[in-house]
Amino acid sequence: MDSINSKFIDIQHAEMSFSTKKGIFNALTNVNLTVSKGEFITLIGHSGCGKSTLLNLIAGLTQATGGMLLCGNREIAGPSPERAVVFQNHSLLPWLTCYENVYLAVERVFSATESKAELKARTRAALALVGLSHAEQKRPNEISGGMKQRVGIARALSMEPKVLLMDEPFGALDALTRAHLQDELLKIVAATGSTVVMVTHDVDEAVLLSDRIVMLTNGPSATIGEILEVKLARPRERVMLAQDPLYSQYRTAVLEFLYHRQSHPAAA
Ligand SMILES: Nc1ncnc2c1ncn2[C@@H]1O[C@H](COP(=O)(O)OP(=O)(O)OP(=O)(O)O)[C@@H](O)[C@H]1O
Repeated sequence: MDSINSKFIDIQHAEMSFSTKKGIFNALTNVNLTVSKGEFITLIGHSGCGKSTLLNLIAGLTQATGGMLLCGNREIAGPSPERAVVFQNHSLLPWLTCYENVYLAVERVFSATESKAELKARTRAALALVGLSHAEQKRPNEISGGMKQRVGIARALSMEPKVLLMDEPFGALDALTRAHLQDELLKIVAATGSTVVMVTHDVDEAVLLSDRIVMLTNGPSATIGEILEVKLARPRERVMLAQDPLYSQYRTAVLEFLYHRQSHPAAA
């Protein structure tokens, strides 16, 4: 793999401090991470360690106070449809239908170069990818939480982002819906070859989805404590994996990091 693709996202010595009433709060320090094109990375760590802060830096929603962040060899200077974000709370516009919510994003990215018919086709294709063609004309208050998240994912994917950034996208969902969406995400990512960076609290979710699990130390001044490479073959199937000793080993390694080496700040 050439160096642009193997360092598709390239984070070097990233620092993030916030000015607070009590003074400067250093959230992240010396974060170094490269992500290859097509790789699925999860960020895991205790609450408040800095996972969202790091994701927001990659999204360009906030600017690092030190170090360098590149995507595709270009400095990340602000938000861009190249790096689409899916948040925990779907963030759909309630007065628009599912179709219109996705169309808005498609229009923003492709209207300068494509016809209306092409924009419509893109919108339909994105909704079909997440299995929501039947709900195109529904408004967010008429569909379930899992469906709303799927619209959020469709909206992000419809922009053909180079990177899909997800901040606990399934965190607010019940366990079964969550499992179903994880399976769907695995299929979508296999079909689209997307590069994904996802924040999660869920160890099983991290092992199931990731090529590498990036474990953050507790804050303040959090950094990457360890990176675990997950060498489970794809496609992955949750019921088979549950009996796979390698799966249990990975799971134990993450739990060991979180509960022995980085015990929760409140428990320390
Ligand atoms: N805008 C801000 N101003 C001041 N402090 C902030 C700001 N944003 C985040 N922080 C602090 O930075 C630290 C990291 O926050 P962050 O939201 O990134 O953690 P997290 O790991 O995503 O947490 P959780 O898992 O609970 O969502 C926390 O101590 C938080 O209070």
